[in-house]
Amino acid sequence: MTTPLLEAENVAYAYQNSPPALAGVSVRIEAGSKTALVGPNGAGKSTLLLMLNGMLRPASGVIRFEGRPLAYDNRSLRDLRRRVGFVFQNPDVQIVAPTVEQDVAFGPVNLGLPPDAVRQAVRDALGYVGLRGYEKRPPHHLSGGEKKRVAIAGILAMQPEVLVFDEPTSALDPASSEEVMELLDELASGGRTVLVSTHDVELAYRWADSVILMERGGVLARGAPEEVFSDHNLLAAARLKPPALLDLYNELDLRRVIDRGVPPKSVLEFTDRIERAMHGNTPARNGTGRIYLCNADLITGDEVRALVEHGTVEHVGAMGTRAKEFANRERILLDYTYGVIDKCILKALIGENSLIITTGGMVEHVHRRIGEYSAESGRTLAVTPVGEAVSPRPGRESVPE
Ligand SMILES: Nc1ncnc2c1ncn2[C@@H]1O[C@H](COP(=O)(O)OP(=O)(O)OP(=O)(O)O)[C@@H](O)[C@H]1O
Repeated sequence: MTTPLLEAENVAYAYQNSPPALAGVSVRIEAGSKTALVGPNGAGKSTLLLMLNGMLRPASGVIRFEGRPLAYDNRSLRDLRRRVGFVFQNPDVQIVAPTVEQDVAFGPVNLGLPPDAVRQAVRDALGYVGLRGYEKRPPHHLSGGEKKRVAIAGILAMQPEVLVFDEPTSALDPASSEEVMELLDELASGGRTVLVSTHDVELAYRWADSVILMERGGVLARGAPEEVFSDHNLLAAARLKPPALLDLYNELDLRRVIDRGVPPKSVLEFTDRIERAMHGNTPARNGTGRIYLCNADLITGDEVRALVEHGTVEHVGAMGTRAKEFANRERILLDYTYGVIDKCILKALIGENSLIITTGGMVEHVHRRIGEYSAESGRTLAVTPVGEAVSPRPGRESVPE
């Protein structure tokens, strides 16, 4: 067995004058994984997360990082917390400075980075979370979602390898939650290890590649989300409900309406499976709608508005913080801010046109993902580049027009 990046072995802990918060918990977090600690209120998720970056010390048992037990002297803890960043549930706990810029600079300054490097780290981190232009604003006057992003930027500015989020979407409205989840996806696809705690099974099912189910200070189960969340007894023991998509899929499978296979993670996968069950492998629809694609760095707001106003596109989605910033600045109303590619494919399948606005490497990602979908599903979907330089680089797999 390979050494996990982070590990808790038989860890126990009780707060003062309280019953045990953790009782013999063992978990392994693999490098590069997207792990969700799932459990009801009071299960011990936050306590475990606080242990994984050394903020709490187990009463018994051991926490290891890269195979070595944590040391709790100041220097070792500082080093650990730089490498394992922690975003608190409540951003007010984390935000300490009078302006956004100073707050995000706090970590890099404490790490002793020279002023130029601090400025660059702050700029990069604010760009990543889509808060450029907010530098001089007092964080305590921002909305909940913006504060959350300031807190995330403060951690990103220290460039940690592992990101730990305690309830990343709590107290956020659906749109802000989706933005934060997209940010977590971006961070994970950039190679970071991301660990979140949540009692939102829908979020965990859709997002995580590994789930640890907790209840009353113990681990009830761990594994792939589709396995853990298919066990109704386990979920009932944890006072949770199964994700709606998986529940529906399992019921259709029990009634033999669809063939058992890998459970679908998205509405697109699910509807494709149902369609296949009804019509066999020849798809009933061939994707007559178009997916237009533009690079926010290379297109003007007027060009995008023209596509919408002339009725060329009926739906607009933005992927990534820079694209969303562009849409915000240009007052372009977004229909989709999360799961954008899937939603545009769904629209293309019913003959409607959409536009995806994105930037940088994500342009190629869109081409690749739609190319893969076309190959897997046997449907021909067209991606139409608009604006400049949005075609895949020569030599890359292209999408049939
Ligand atoms: N500072 C504290 N002092 C005393 N008891 C605490 C403290 N923090 C947590 N606890 C207790 O420890 C247990 C585990 O709490 P913890 O916050 O780790 O659970 P959780 O799964 O993160 O819950 P939630 O989803 O509500 O955040 C609970 O019984 C809680 O009451």
